[in-house]
Amino acid sequence: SKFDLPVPQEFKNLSQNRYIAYVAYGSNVGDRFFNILKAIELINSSKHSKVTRVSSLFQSEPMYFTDQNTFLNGCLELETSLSPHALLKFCKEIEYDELKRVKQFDNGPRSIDLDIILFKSGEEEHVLVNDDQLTIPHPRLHERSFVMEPLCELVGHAELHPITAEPIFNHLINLYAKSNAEDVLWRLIPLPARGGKERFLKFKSVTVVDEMTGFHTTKSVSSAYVMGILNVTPDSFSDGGLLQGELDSQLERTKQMVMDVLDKCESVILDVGGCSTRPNSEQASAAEELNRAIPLVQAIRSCKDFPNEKVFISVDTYRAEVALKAIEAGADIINDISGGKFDAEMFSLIANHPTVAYVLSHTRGNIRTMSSKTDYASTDLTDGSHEYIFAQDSSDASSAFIRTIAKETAEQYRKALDDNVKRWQIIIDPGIGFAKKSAQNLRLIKHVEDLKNYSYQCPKHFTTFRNLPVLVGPSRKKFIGEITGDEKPSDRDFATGALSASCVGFGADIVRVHDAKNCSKTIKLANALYRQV
Ligand SMILES: Nc1nc2ncc(COP(=O)(O)O)nc2c(=O)[nH]1
Ligand SMILES: Nc1nc2ncc(COP(=O)(O)O)nc2c(=O)[nH]1
Repeated sequence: SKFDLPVPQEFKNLSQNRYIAYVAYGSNVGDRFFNILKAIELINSSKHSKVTRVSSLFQSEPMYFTDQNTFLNGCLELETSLSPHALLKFCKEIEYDELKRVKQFDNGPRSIDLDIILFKSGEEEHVLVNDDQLTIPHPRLHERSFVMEPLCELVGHAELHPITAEPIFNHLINLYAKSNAEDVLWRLIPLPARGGKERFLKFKSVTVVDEMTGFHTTKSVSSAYVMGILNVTPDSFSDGGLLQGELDSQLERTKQMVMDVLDKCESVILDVGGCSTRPNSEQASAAEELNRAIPLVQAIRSCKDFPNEKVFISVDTYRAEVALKAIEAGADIINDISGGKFDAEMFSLIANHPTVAYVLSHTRGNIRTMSSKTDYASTDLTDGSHEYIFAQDSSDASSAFIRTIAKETAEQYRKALDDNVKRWQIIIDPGIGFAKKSAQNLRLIKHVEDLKNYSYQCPKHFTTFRNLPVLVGPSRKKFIGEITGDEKPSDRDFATGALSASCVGFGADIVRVHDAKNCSKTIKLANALYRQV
């Protein structure tokens, strides 16, 4: 392709060398998210560069020239054999030749902007450039939250700015401490466009910095979403599939749930499950699961009463084959209680659908054995690795229990990223009731926010949960009944309503409930109480 630029002379003998570049992207014209996906594809289709990692996706208010559309921003890590100037030329060709950027004026609207932020000739050596064409590191890096926030997800908290010799993450925290630079950022989870419209789940958090100690922690400030459970387990002794009558009544039930929740909240996530995942429950076959869940997903998707920008469909499955059929039927989210542990094909399937979201939950063992795997003794760190826990009260947050949950979830998350799942697809879930005893479930709920403030640095890579939304599923679970004395799960809805409000107070971004009608009220109340946006 015309992008296949000749390897510059000075790199001829180094062409086996791979250079690492960090490129910030921004788009606020046209189909913004499509432009970003296209830019990544064009880089990957070259012979000299490959995108190795991608940050979360952000929406940001325009800086400098404010009278323009909001931007989608993020950061790419790429490996290249190009010199900095050749990489700049390559980026310009993508912007202008491929994505038809029309530069009206400085800081003006653009279909895509690819800025080289950092350029390294190896793990440690930064390459500095300062001429009339190109300045590396980017001269305005330290004033741009929409660049530093995504960049820090890739380079880690310890990466020093090559000029100031200060960690870039510190520049970001200082920027937040002295400006509203974080207020302008939303974290986005992209979902499949429908009706030609971009669709996102949106989350906003703020980093609170303690002036005295410099300690900082991040907390959610945007409204939590309601996820209503639609467990589709047929009553009759059919072949495990839904009889037409049952499908009609399921659809009526869904319409009622959508109406109830949208009467209170901006949007609703429907979680369709064709196979119960309660510990020790009998597992339906994949065929039964498909026969139950897929017809309902299709019926919901083709129902005109449900506005696409307010009604999101999740399918609760740990099977890749069910997830694929669910996505083809119109699911926006795959909700996997096993965090990819039960089906080795799941991550690559999710990676093939970069606009489908994925709930990565913590669990241990399998449906039959998980209840016995509740010993969270301290996990020693392997040599050279380091954990960051920016917690409010670091006492219990840094306990072996919380750290072990975070670390085990981070290991699964790392595997997902290694299978090319994008960060922007991931929602994490601590797995309430999965390989946890009752008292542990209560502690877990209290430390939801600390999960988001957990990062794990080991010699080979850096993983952070910063900027990832957290989903919790406390509804009707046994630990509630043990406290309230309600033997029957369906008698636990009142307590679940109260607990859902507490989950929002402790930082949950999505709460998964059976009684969506009443919980949408308690969650709405909790949003008013605990969330500013
Ligand atoms: N929110 C937001 N605001 C912006 N303002 C100006 C520029 C111009 O950037 P340049 O100096 O690299 O051309 N880019 C953005 C952007 O990407 N996001
Ligand atoms: N993400 C997520 N999904 C889940 N699916 C099923 C159950 C089991 O509860 P149910 O069988 O009552 O739905 N719990 C969760 C949960 O806690 N989180």
